[in-house]
Amino acid sequence: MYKFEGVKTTLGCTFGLVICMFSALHFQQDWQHYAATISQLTLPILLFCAGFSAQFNRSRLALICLLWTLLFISQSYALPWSIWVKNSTSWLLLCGAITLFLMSLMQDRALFSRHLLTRLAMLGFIGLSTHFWLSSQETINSWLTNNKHTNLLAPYVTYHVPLFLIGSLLFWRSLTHKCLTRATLFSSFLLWLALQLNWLALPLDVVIVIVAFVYLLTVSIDSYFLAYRDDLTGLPTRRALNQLSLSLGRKYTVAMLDIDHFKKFNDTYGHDIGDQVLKLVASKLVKVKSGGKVFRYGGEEFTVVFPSKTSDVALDALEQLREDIANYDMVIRQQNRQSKKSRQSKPPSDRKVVNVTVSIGIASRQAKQKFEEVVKNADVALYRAKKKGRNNVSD
Ligand SMILES: Nc1nc2c(ncn2[C@@H]2O[C@H](COP(=O)(O)OP(=O)(O)OP(=O)(O)O)[C@@H](O)[C@H]2O)c(=O)[nH]1
Repeated sequence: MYKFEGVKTTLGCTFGLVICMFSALHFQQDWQHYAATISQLTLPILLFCAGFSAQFNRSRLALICLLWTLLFISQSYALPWSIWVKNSTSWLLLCGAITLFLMSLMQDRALFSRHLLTRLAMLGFIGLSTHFWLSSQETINSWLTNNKHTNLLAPYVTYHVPLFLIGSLLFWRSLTHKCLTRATLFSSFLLWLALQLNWLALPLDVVIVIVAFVYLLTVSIDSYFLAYRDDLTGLPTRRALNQLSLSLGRKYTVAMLDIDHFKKFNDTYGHDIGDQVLKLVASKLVKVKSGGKVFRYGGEEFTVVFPSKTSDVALDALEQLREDIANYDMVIRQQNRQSKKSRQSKPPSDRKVVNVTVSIGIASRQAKQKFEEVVKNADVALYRAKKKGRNNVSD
């Protein structure tokens, strides 16, 4: 799965949502004439968002959209349970927060599958246990107050402690799991707090419309990365390379790069370690100088494009890159990852250090040449580099 950068994604998502809310507040005069239209559109937008998320296999966001739908219709229409929902703000606050946390623990499995039943059962369990928690507050509080070690905690135990814990865990998961959906879940949690604690002077339908657009954006960005980023290395794929080729000027250089004897490497160390090496090589490639853009062409082959650069400039950058990779001691993780301390205490033989080399072929665009022809020439040059004994750059 393509990994998003945890800190940037979490901050970006949260910041984006705050900006949306702030703008909605600031420009109230502009949209308030359309309040009735917004209210009418809320349900279709939410249902569209749920369907869109489910279609793109983001079932957690789809389920959350359905829960927002339930909240919206409970508050907007006179349903048998509407009054109960309106009077159960504490229950709603905790239930919503726990549900978001639960979603951050789950995987995106198909919405309409047997997992839906498990999820619904879990939601039911959250509802009941929250109800039980709130109804036993008097007993818990009096017990905590009577105990001299815990009496200071008593006023905070009902909401503050659970919400703080849930918020911290969601934040932590958002930072460490490098997944856009988890970052969106964290920002949804902040929004949920703001909404339920009346920090936001915005009507529910406006908040929901904004949230739905944030979810749509999340699904779209996620899907874009799925289509254009390689799962294993996180590099742009060949599809992205073809896209770039359409916007290149007349002058550019293309390099094809292949890991030497990778089949032998896989046969010796196994496919999993081969995968780790591909990732490590990719992490070196992205540091290429002179504005080179790196793509995974397929298998153990990569492409570097130098827009507006001649082969001389590219050659220097690629020579440097080849040397860096050849001198790079790659420390390979063992199957069961150990703690940092135990890794350091293990004898060196337990840590696998491997080296690989790469062969590179480069070609610059000549007059009237198409991109495919330049790639083909770079491929021919790569073949020459292999013939020359590998671990070299050929043009
Ligand atoms: N681990 C792993 N191996 C891959 C992946 N994609 C391709 N390979 C392996 O890469 C190897 C490519 O081998 P070859 O094309 O024969 O080339 P080579 O062994 O690198 O030899 P030369 O290119 O001639 O130096 C094959 O064994 C593929 O299975 C991948 O995603 N992960």
